[in-house]
Amino acid sequence: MGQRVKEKELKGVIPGLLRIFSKFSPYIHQQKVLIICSFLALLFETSLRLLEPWPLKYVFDHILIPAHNNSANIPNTHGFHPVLLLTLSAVAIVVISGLGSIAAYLSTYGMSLAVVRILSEVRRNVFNHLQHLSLSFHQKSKSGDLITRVTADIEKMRTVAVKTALPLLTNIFSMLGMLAIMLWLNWELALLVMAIFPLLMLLTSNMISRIRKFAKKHRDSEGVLAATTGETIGAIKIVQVLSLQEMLHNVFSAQNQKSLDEAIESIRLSAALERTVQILMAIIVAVVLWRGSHAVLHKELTPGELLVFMTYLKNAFEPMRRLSNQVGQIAKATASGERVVEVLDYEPNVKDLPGVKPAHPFFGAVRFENVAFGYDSSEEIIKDISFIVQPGQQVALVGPSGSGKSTLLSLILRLYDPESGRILIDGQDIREYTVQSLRQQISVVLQDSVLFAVSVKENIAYGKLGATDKEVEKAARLANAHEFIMKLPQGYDTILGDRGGTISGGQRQRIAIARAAIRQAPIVILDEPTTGLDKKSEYIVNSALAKLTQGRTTFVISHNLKAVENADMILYVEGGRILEQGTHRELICLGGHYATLYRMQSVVDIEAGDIYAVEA
Ligand SMILES: Nc1ncnc2c1ncn2[C@@H]1O[C@H](COP(=O)(O)OP(=O)(O)OP(=O)(O)O)[C@@H](O)[C@H]1O
Repeated sequence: MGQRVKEKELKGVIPGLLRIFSKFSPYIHQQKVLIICSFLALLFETSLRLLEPWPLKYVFDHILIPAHNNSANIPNTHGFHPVLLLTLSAVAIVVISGLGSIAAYLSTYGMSLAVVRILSEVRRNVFNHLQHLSLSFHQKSKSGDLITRVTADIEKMRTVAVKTALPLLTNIFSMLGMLAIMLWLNWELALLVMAIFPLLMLLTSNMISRIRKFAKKHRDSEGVLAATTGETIGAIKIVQVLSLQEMLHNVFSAQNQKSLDEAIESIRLSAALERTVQILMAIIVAVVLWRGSHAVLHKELTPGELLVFMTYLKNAFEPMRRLSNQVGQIAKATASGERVVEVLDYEPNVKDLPGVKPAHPFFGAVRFENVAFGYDSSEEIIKDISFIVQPGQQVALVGPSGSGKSTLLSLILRLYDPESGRILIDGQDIREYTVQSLRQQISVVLQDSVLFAVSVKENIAYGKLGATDKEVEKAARLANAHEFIMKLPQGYDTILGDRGGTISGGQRQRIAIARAAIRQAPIVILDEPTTGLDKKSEYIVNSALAKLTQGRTTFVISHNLKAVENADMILYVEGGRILEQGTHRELICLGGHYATLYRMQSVVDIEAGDIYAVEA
């Protein structure tokens, strides 16, 4: 593990960038016209930048210096009057600068537009990809960290691409152009400058890789911070009930300090890098001035050409000084980009097999054939399970906690795929249907139904996208929810709190039942839907559930055996196996585990009834 981390840290910025570019290439391809046009504008801008010192050279070499050497007689250059040439040179400076600005505007605007479009497409895809990643991935990931990858990491890439990478690209092109012209003017002097660049790169590369390492650590720490915050706020009720505030505050403080230390280290390294480059650049300028002046004195170079040389160096100096900072920023953005690519690289475990078709409307016949499954390969949670359910039958799953009942039902929904064996609906393996068409025909009500922070109407309509108001109300009436919804401040338009926190548990369940009912799905899964409700709420929810499940193949998990004794088939599950199977009457006659559990519950119920009677 340690070795793997080390290897990851050693990877440089360039391989990271290549990975990001290859992953984003489909989105880059979509913007190719805009990118090519902006690139041409950038090349034009670069050429104009290179032209900038040339009017000055012309004025020095052909007007000022000859005039200075021969002050009595102003020379007539190329048959034109010097004042005319001076005016033309001055106009040329303005024209070159003006055209250069227009080209810079077009290239910056075009490239920025392309970057923004590419990254918004990436963000859309990361979000979509996350939604399709298997439950097993999400159960292992920290939600806050994933949120940071979709938001802050992509934002970092956008800012750096627009504000840093584009100017850097322009600078690299102008520096290459400057070097070519310097070589043409005086190759010896140009080679001197070029010899110093590799030294500069060598000295800075180590620092750059350290900056990238700390930036990646810092972004990961930010992800951990976001995860802790998200987890704490998401579970604020239990945090307050258990008085965990101080403990969590300490955990957060330690993580915050770690993140701060890493941020400071990366800032310190960036600043050190910038200063190193500044000193090296000053040495280059001094050497070129010294050697260039010698060349002028030996008539190997004109003073105007030395002026062009020095102007190029000065022009290159600023970008070079900023280069270190820019590369540092790019290293940070690369770390962010790699975090985004990491998410995109995850393959969903459950996905449509090639060539599968959407399912036909189900009759609801379900068959398990020697199904086995484990969350990790070392331990089987479901072991060789087989049973057959006819359309419209009510099946109850009972048994001790942790015996695998919920896991078994999650296999019907393809939240996970079995390791061996198969599950058939209407005689066909469920892996031969598209995942979406399978899930669309199954309604689910869980123990603690999660509602969204949108209106009651939208929450119900999420069960069937595009449902009409009439359908929503019909489902709510079936779920015994219409009356209480009408009493809410804005009725069906009332916006619920986060996770439906502003209404009671029983009300939440009834909205969840309405959401399940609106689907009119042929198969219904109920995973302890009345647990935690008081007797009155339980009664109302149960009567809604009876209407929901009528005539549909239903799987219900319940710890209350009395609630499921009328089921067509009861499966007693223990240790991931079906130990007993039959109707209530058959299982009682069998006198096995189910009968024992039923008797125990009856005794507890009678005792509880006595207690209630005494209290009453
Ligand atoms: N996402 C998961 N990753 C790893 N193990 C899991 C996961 N979910 C459940 N398990 C384990 O699988 C086993 C079966 O869990 P499951 O929730 O299916 O049991 P259950 O019979 O429905 O329990 P209960 O009646 O308490 O809801 C348990 O040992 C549980 O710890």
